[in-house]
Amino acid sequence: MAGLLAINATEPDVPGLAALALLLELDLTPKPGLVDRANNGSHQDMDHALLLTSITAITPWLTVFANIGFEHAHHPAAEQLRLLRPAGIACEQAMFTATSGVNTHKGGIFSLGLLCFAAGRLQGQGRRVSADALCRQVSEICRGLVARELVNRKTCCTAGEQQFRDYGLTGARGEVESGFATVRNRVLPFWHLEQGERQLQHALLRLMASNPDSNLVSRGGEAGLRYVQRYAAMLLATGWDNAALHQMDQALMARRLSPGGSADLLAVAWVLAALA
Ligand SMILES: CC(C)(COP(=O)(O)OP(=O)(O)OC[C@H]1O[C@@H](n2cnc3c(N)ncnc32)[C@H](O[C@H]2O[C@H](COP(=O)(O)OP(=O)(O)OP(=O)(O)O)[C@@H](O)[C@H]2O)[C@@H]1O)[C@@H](O)C(=O)NCCC(=O)NCCS
Ligand SMILES: Nc1ncnc2[nH]cnc12
Repeated sequence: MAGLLAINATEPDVPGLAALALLLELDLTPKPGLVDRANNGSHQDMDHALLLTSITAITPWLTVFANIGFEHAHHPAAEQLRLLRPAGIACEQAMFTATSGVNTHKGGIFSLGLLCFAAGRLQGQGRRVSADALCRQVSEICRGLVARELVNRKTCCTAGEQQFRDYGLTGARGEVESGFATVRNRVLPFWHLEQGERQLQHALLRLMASNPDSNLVSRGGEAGLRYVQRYAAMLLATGWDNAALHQMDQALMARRLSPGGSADLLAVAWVLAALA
């Protein structure tokens, strides 16, 4: 399967960009509530080494997702998620095996996996792989996902499913069905206002200020989500530096709040910014 994706030097290597984005997100420091080079954030069950192990396990699958998209490029978009899901679940299993059962990147696999799949699909259709084209493709592939998987659901076991029922929040599913609208509208237009680590920290603050992160809700309820959104918005309004981010890190750790969904979308934002 690995040889399927024609090595087209003019087309970007989205799986490679996605793997790099996961590493850059992990190493960004300080990163309020999240695992970074300095501490484990609000997590008892994961650290820098475990997340690195998780990224190593996930990385080969990113190319698999792109190859599946390439192989089925001429099948209707509505059929694609069904084709992709088994590989996505297999990748989740590889992550859980590598982490001894800790959920490190379930959301990251979902969002970045769809981006890689969409890149392969565009390449198979002979179309240019741009940030806009990728987001439109992901939205097309995921059309109806929220209605199919969250509305009128009888059983509900995951955080995302619970929160749709309790608060109407659509989580990762809503974000991909919108074609990463939070990233496109709240982050990318401001990407070049900062450089280096500040560019990623600025993007993360913008995500935390607006992303309805299901991890924050599952850990701290709607009050927890609002607390982080308001705190991030205040820093964006008044200005921030590493000392302010370190203080926010301490505040989130004291409340056991972790914006894991925003960490995933930060990696998505970096990939899309690299292609814009
Ligand atoms: C489609 C699914 C992936 C949906 O799963 P679920 O029903 O659980 O839905 P969500 O809760 O909405 O999202 C799951 C993860 O996505 C991240 N996330 C949360 N909010 C958003 C958002 N608004 N936009 C985008 N992404 C979002 C988040 O993942 C990150 O956090 C996790 C680590 O944090 P932690 O708090 O430690 O999480 P837990 O361990 O669960 O809590 P504790 O026990 O520690 O307290 C980590 O996953 C990060 O990535 C959400 O957790 C799924 O149902 C599915 O179908 N999967 C199959 C795969 C597939 O279909 N793939 C296709 C493409 S390859
Ligand atoms: N750096 C990080 N810390 C905690 N959870 C995460 N999920 C994705 N990246 C993460």
